[in-house]
Amino acid sequence: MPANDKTPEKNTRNRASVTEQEALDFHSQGRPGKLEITPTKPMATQRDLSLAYSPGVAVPVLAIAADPSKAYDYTTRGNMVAVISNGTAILGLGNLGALASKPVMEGKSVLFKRFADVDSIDLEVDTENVDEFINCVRYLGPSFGGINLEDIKAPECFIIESRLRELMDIPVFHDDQHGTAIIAAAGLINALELTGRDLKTTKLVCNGAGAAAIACIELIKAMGFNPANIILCDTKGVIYQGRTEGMNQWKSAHAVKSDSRTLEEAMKGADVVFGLSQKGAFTETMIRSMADKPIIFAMANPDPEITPEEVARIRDDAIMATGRSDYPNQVNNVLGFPYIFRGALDVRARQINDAMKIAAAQALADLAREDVPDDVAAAYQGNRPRFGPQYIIPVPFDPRLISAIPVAVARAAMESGAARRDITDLDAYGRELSARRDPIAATTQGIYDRVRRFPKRVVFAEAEEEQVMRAAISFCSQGLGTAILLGRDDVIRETAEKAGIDLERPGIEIINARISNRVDTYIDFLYARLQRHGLLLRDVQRLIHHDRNHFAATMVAVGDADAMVTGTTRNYATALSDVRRCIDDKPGHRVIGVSIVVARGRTIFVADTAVHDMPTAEQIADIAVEAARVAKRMGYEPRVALLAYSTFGQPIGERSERVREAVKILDGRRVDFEYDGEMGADVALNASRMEQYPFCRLSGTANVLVMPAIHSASIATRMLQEIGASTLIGPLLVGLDKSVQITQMGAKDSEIVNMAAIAAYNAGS
Ligand SMILES: NC(=O)C1=CN([C@@H]2O[C@H](COP(=O)(O)OP(=O)(O)OC[C@H]3O[C@@H](n4cnc5c(N)ncnc54)[C@H](OP(=O)(O)O)[C@@H]3O)[C@@H](O)[C@H]2O)C=CC1
Ligand SMILES: CC(=O)C(=O)O
Ligand SMILES: [Mg+2]
Repeated sequence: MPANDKTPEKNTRNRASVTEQEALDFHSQGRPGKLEITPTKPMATQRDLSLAYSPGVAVPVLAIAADPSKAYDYTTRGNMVAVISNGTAILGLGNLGALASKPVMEGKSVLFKRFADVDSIDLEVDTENVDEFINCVRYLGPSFGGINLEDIKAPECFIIESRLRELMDIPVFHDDQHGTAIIAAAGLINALELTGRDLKTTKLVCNGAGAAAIACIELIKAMGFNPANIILCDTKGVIYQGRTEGMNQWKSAHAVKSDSRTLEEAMKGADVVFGLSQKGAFTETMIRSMADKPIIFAMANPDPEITPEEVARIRDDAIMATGRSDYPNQVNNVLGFPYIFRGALDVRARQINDAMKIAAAQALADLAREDVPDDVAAAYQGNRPRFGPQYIIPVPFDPRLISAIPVAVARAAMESGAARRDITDLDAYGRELSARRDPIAATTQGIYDRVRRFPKRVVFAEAEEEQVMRAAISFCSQGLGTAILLGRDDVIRETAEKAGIDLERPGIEIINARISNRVDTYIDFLYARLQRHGLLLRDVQRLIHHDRNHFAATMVAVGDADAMVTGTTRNYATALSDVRRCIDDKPGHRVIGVSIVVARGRTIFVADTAVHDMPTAEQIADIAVEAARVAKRMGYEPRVALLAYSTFGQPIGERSERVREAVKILDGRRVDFEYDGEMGADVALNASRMEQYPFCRLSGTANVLVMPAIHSASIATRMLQEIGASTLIGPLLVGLDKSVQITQMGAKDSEIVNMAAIAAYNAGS
């Protein structure tokens, strides 16, 4: 469990810590756990039921009975993987049992979906008996296209995997072995290149002789590493030829002639060390004794054998990697398993063989050497990494992984005879894969990472509310900056105490508007703005003293804070009008709200969802320009549809006329994005409906929808959210001269912290 950090890590870029409470809340909030199952077919009518179930379902049953390969056409099998564990080696936490492993297995299932659109279910098998475990799994073959074994300890895992591979005709892949080996090999290939070492002469020590370690050693030997140059250690020290204590056949296979008996002795002069053992297993003395430019992969989870900060204190010539996402160079099997299975499933592979593993490792290594293009840079902490000691391997959020690795795996499967189906056009396959994964994940990650690099002072205007306080704490503990809590000191502290929230931490400031020494400055500023807009000095004094939105927005306006977040206790329109009294529109921009709808792998920007009630044609054109800018900044090539209830003139009506007029206005402005309209939402979002209008200028379905009026925008987005069909982010407020975000009333702490991160991001670097 990550530490309940009260002190932010100072030495490491990109360091995000989570508290134990945050981790528990994340798992318990809403529907407990991280997964749910939803149908892919409509179940609305009697006819649907007749097709999905009896009598219709009998038809595919008979088709599959006659030809088993039809299961891939008529069932979920071809895209479904089981993540199976007995909990005997949960991360580096040890044998904590099947039930305790469930959060990790659910996590792996979610990652399959998130990164590679592979459907997955976790299965926890409550036995440590090898035969019982094998018997349980072997009969599950018809349900799945592949089996991902996870967190099963050595040596049982070796027997389990090899027997299941013989018994089943689908890929059986123990991720801790091969997933880890593939990623470690990829990182090693690049680290050797950077330090000018040759595979054949490099000396490597591997601490840990379990599932992950043995597989890593086997893979790098298969790639040409000299077996005599590898020393394996376990809890009893060096595994040398002739050792008898704590041995098994898998360790024996890698025993070498060596005079070293301890890890400390073995590491003297070593070029590379792999840690696949336990937290804290490497000491400073060991690291100091390694060769020049040592390569240190401390891969134990959740805490490495030694931290990058500890290594940096001792020497500055090391290439350092860990299994964690909050340090550079994450060597973790998450980079592999989703994509390896994607490729294997798409060719209906019988197994994942060595050729497929090596192809995956090479593809991963190659990717880190390529230049990072613009649309990928967002995934990289807001900067553009260059192949080097701090970047030997892509990050899991790199959107290129989805096309690079499965293609390499599928090609190797076909060439090595493991595929049951050929993909003839691998380029087209790569393009299709890119469309399968959505860049919003990389984008939101990019927003957080960038803010961590350039932390901001964000004022939380409604800080007396418990959920706002929680969001502020999370903002700080994620390293996003300083959270200014605006409110009455005594009320904030009392509420915090009742809710068990600890406000005594770096990065939290409480400001009470009534006693702030900046009050006069704010009053002067606001009075100068509003005196010719009907407000007397005493009105402005009242606003600054009693209204937190005015106080907070003025703080941001005069530069005492970088950004603000509000909206939890007041409706959007009121909060927005408070803010606009204090902050101007950005010159050349129009203030609008853009909501981001993420559903079924698609991301759609919808505008204006916050400001213009019934926009004129000119305003609709402006909204299109502003919304396209937002989409571009988030890494999308905008395809803007101006929506109406009619499509290209049918049926005619006054409201549609305004939208048609807006299209003409855009024609006159020569904008640099694709747009067209007026059209219905069905035409905008459905390729075959769009084909009926061959003259439509959009090159594909729209990803930016400009609504004809706020009511349609608001109704559509909220309906989608409430029905549960999508995730809704926003509305993001854009077009103001300073950075402000307004949440929905009653927003949860996670939503508020997201908005605060976006506000901080928009405040710039
Ligand atoms: N970054 C990544 O992607 C991955 C990291 N890992 C990490 O690797 C570690 C091992 O996992 P896994 O192989 O699945 O587990 P196993 O239970 O199969 O193996 C654990 C091995 O570590 C050895 N070991 C434990 N503590 C020490 C120590 N202090 N010094 C030397 N050796 C030690 C054990 O020795 P003995 O044989 O004597 O008991 C055993 O050989 C975990 O921390 C896990 O989180 C695992 C998979 C992926
Ligand atoms: C990453 C992983 O699978 C592990 O640490 O066990
Ligand atoms: Mg694991």
